Amino acid sequence: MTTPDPRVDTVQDRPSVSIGAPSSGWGAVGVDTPQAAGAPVMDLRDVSVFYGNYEAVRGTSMPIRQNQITAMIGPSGCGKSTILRSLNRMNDLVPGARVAGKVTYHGQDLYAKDVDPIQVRRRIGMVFQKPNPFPKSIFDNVAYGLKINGIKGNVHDQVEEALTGAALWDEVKDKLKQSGLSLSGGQQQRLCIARTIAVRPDVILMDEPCSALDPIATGKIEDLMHELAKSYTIVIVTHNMQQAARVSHFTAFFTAEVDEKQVRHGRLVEFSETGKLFTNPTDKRTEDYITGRFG
Ligand SMILES: Nc1ncnc2c1ncn2[C@@H]1O[C@H](COP(=O)(O)OP(=O)(O)OP(=O)(O)O)[C@@H](O)[C@H]1O
Repeated sequence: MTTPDPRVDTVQDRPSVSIGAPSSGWGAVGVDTPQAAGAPVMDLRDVSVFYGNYEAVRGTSMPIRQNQITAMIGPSGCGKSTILRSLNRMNDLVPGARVAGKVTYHGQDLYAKDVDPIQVRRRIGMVFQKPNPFPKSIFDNVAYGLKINGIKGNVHDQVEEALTGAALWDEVKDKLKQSGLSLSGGQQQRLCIARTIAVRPDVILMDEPCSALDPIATGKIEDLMHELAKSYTIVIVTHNMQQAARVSHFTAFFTAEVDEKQVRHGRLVEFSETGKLFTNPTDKRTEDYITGRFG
């Protein structure tokens, strides 16, 4: 991609709802600091992730750029989800998991002792593979996050704004009291996206968000991702190479390599602009994967 992408905008487009961020400490990081689109929001330096003694992913270095969609692709078990979870400290919740190397967010060490993982997960939200609405009303699914995060303001307006931002408002505005579980799979996933954006994250991590959806629902989420990238930075793990090619600006290709002790470790093979990675990859392993010769 050599010409500016019209989809890419700056954080000036960020919705204006106040999130009541603390004036100091982790919660204040980067919130009111508009940067040029494409500047790195996060950076991984030589990141390895262990489950107990097993080094699942080894030595990953890559930037996550502002208002860009970064896709992570590669064969099963190469560590895409593991790296994704290291970006908002979700691995902290896995017993025995440990992250080595450095993950920075707006230049700050995400794993520093004084960093609150709860604040991290508010700034860096996550959407999971399987839509997981709470067994609550559509309205409460979105309002709940506002409440537990102590976000002030008109709850109804903020719920409407989040549902509109997730391209769901028109479909649910007349049934806000119905259970979130009564929606279709694609609507449930958009409800989960609404729930995520309601608390004004900076970065949204998506772990195969369309794998449980049909092609029409998938198309809607992909369109939505383009819209969301105007206001948020997005990282998506996908098994679907066409999806990575369609939605992302940058792509990271991972594979699993077997070491001298016959142990498999995930490795980042190539990171580049999506257009380049899919048309002119630098590494033979990337070329073999995207042309279907392995994986
Ligand atoms: N909680 C865990 N405990 C132990 N090992 C784990 C855990 N989660 C993942 N692993 C291992 O880490 C490696 C990377 O797994 P991960 O799920 O990150 O890969 P992936 O590329 O996302 O795979 P897939 O595309 O199949 O979802 C695998 O060998 C997996 O078995």
